[in-house]
Amino acid sequence: MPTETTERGIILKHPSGSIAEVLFYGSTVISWKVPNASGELEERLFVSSKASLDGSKPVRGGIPIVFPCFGQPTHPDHLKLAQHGFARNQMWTFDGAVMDNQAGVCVKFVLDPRGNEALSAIYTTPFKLEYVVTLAAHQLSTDLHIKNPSASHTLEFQALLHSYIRAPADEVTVTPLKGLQYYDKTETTEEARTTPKVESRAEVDVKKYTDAVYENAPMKYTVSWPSGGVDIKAQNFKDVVIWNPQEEGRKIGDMESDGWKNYICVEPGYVRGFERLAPQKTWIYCQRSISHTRDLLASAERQLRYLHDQADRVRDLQDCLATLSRRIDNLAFTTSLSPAILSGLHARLDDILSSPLFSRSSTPDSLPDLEPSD
Ligand SMILES: O=P(O)(O)OC[C@H]1O[C@@H](O)[C@H](O)[C@@H](O)[C@@H]1O
Repeated sequence: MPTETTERGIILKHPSGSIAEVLFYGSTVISWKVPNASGELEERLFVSSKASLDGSKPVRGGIPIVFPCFGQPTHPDHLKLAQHGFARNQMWTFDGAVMDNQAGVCVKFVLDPRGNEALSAIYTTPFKLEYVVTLAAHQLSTDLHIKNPSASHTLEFQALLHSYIRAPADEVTVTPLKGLQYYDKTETTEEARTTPKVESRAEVDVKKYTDAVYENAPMKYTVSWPSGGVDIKAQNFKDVVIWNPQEEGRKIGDMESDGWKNYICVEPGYVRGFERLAPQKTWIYCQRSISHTRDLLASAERQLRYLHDQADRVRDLQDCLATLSRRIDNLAFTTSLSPAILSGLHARLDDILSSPLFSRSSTPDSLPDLEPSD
């Protein structure tokens, strides 16, 4: 079965072997496993071993959804909300499988505040959220649909996908952020935190405490470390937050003491200023996480190797046929085979040898060099 329903959520399974798990709580993706070069499954997301997965608090890891405010609330509509809003700590409704084929396994979750008294007590602005998660061979798509059902009120919000990517924090880098303006939340004064800096590094690392909000970012990022990587493509999420608390992480109650060493948060979002969604409109914010081309290259290389083996077999067969042709000639010489039978046999062999299967040009002589493509 491409999807499996458990007590806590939905498990997606793609024919390639990749697997993802999404909790009903917060619609939080807590696992995304992809086959690596040798075909074994590798986890691409980090979840703290101390994270609560029982719905008692937002998950420390995976991809929590931040809505309608990022950080502490500042907008008048959000003042009763906790840090990062409420989407990550509500139970969402599973709305079924949207697609299930070779291209992807896709499921939808909905958060509708109607009838949710606890939520209505802290947030009265009409909204509806849909979250569409699609798993393909090497790709996980997480698309947030934000709807404004009001006939008159403009919905003002921030939104972000707080992706914890499993990676060695002392080796991982993110590109291309050079030249972007960013706000450094690790600064100790409000003035310094609100004064923009310009990123000078070609490759941004998190070797020191990092909490940076890049605005008007390229919406296309490469996260690399020596043994792997993830490419992230975003749509409509114009900003990106890079976060790793380093030793500060020890103060986080649901993080194991060295947990910060095993991830980088790369969080596409709309967090500088507020998005304004007109009545009756819907905006869709997308994130595509693509397990690094290295994995794709490994799988392409496996397929090429297979084709190459097949080509070798075709050549062996071709040599056998040539030997057969010579034997027919010898046979004709040593026996009195009639010229008609002989030419019939040769014609048959020529037909086989001239078929596209045996055309030399159709079989590669060597493996082509594979370069990562865009
Ligand atoms: O502890 P929380 O609420 O999950 O937030 C974790 C971090 O989330 C990041 O997005 C913020 O930039 C950080 O400032 C924050 O510390």
